[in-house]
Amino acid sequence: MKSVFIDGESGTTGLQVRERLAIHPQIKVVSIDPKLKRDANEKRRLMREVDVAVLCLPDAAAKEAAALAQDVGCRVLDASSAHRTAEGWVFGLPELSDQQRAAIAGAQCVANPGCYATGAILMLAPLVSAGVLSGDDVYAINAVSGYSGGGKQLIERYESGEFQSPAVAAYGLDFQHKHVREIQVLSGLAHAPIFIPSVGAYRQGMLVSIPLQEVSGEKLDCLQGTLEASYRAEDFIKLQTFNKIDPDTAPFLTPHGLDGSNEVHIHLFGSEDGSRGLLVAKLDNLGKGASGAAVQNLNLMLGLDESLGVDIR
Ligand SMILES: NC(=O)C1=CN([C@@H]2O[C@H](COP(=O)(O)OP(=O)(O)OC[C@H]3O[C@@H](n4cnc5c(N)ncnc54)[C@H](OP(=O)(O)O)[C@@H]3O)[C@@H](O)[C@H]2O)C=CC1
Ligand SMILES: CC(=O)N[C@@H](CCC(=O)OP(=O)(O)O)C(=O)O
Repeated sequence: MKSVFIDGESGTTGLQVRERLAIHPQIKVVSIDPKLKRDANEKRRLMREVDVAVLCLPDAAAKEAAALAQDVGCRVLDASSAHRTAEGWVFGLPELSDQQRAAIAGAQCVANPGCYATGAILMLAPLVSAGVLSGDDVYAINAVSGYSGGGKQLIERYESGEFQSPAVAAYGLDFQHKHVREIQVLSGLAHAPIFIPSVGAYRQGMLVSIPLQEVSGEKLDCLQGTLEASYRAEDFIKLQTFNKIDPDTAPFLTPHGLDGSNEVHIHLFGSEDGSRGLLVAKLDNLGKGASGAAVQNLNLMLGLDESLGVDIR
């Protein structure tokens, strides 16, 4: 039996990691006394005991906790955005390549990807790497997430009834959203994408969309074929039929339907005249966007079956 300490286990991501590990047959959770949850010495003591420390903390606290773990030689999986492009850390997206999966398995420090970034990178990285999309273009990325993506504070704002919450609201309008860097670096882009996220008045689920221009029939075949080849052997990445929307929701493509799942559904759409195209990824921001991915990475780090406990549907 392997053991992990979840620093931040009562937060939104921490709770969901705990929920997944509760059904995990080979990992047990070692909990901190809630009264000592900010005590560095107690954290250090637990980190000495366990196989991996999972950080489900705000960035500043995650940096401090990662330093504690490194002090005592404990392996770390950080769900925050503090270390995603930092030297010495491995980006926790195994579907990027066989080398990435092996690097995660052997790493001392793994950074779990951002939720929006997961969708964007899974679409862009294989297409740019294969030369089907240019790494020199400036891509626009639009996205909508359920409010749980903003953690306890945003959940409280939407659910307390104290505020009148808009049905949907765009943000990141300074072009500085914290996922831009990881999307650029991991997708192999020369330029930062124009990333405009938005938050909707629903709890969970997201869509990440990337418009494309000049996609003739041949190019569309190439896009779909490359994605198909990249993810054919992946359990959690499901390439959808070209130009197809789920009949239950058509003509709408909604962010719903994957709550609790670790899957990402990738869609490709193209206009008949070949002038316009669209890539869309649908995922659960709390699933493959956070806690599902965290448990998948933990499994890899601990040499366990990658799919154990990742899905709580
Ligand atoms: N929600 C999501 O969809 C996603 C979140 N993430 C990332 O995961 C991390 C956690 O996010 P999320 O769960 O949403 O945030 P929450 O605000 O829901 O939870 C954070 C938790 O950390 C605790 N905490 C804060 N500082 C410390 C500290 N110094 N020591 C111990 N515990 C501390 C908080 O305690 P208290 O309750 O007392 O405030 C809280 O329980 C963040 O970095 C976030 O960016 C990543 C992907 C998606
Ligand atoms: C709706 C909402 O607020 N979403 C969060 C992203 C959630 C996520 O992936 O966070 P990390 O990068 O911290 O892992 C945001 O835009 O900041």
